[in-house]
Amino acid sequence: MIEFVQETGSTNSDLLARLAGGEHLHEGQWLVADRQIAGRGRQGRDWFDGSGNFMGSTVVHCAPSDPPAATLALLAGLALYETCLPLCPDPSLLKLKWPNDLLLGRAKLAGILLEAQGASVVVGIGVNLAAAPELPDRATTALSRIGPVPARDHFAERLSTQFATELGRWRTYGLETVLRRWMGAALPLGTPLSVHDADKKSQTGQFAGLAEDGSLLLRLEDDTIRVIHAGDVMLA
Ligand SMILES: O=C(O)CCCC[C@@H]1SC[C@@H]2NC(=O)N[C@@H]21
Repeated sequence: MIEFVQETGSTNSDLLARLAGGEHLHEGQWLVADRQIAGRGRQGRDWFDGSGNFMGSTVVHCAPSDPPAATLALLAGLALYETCLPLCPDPSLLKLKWPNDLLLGRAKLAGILLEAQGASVVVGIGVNLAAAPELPDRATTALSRIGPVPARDHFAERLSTQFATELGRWRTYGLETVLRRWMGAALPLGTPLSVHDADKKSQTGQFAGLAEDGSLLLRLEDDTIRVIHAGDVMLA
């Protein structure tokens, strides 16, 4: 079920507030906004609310038997990738970048924000369907730059269906299958990356795949492999 609203602060904040207020949110329920006046991205950044873009959130209630909650970002990335694929004249341009981004070429097309409340995780997704912001520190793009602007409501239906499919696979087949499929949609191995951790320290290296738990593997200059559990990753 998708609930569409014209304007809100942030669809993630709304679902977190509903959970905090004791409301039971069903998995498969989505909140999608035309405008977000306080949309949030990762690392405390703002999220651009371009008219015609997709901005929506859903909830996953994690069970002890589920794979680690953080890997919902990889599952959401796959759902995004599969939904955007038919909209790209050149699908080879579409690539997942760890942990939460979908790129078109070298520019960011979509992002994912996970926010937990107890065992429930709100998964927020923003996709530049119609418009992309000009940002000083990273390249961004929109699907409208490579084809007709996708209809937001139809996109929302397709994404929610694909997300439900990926969630079922995550639970049924486990993380290994998700990781294998994610790697099939990811930037090529050896892609130069720079990683900024929570203390804003940065290190550069090459993309060397994913660890068993979904962490990033970064090959450093001396050929050692560093396991990155969290951070902001940019193309170097
Ligand atoms: O790449 C990122 O930094 C994550 C962006 C997540 C944006 C979406 S838009 C819908 C939901 N509501 C928010 O406030 N943020 C997420």
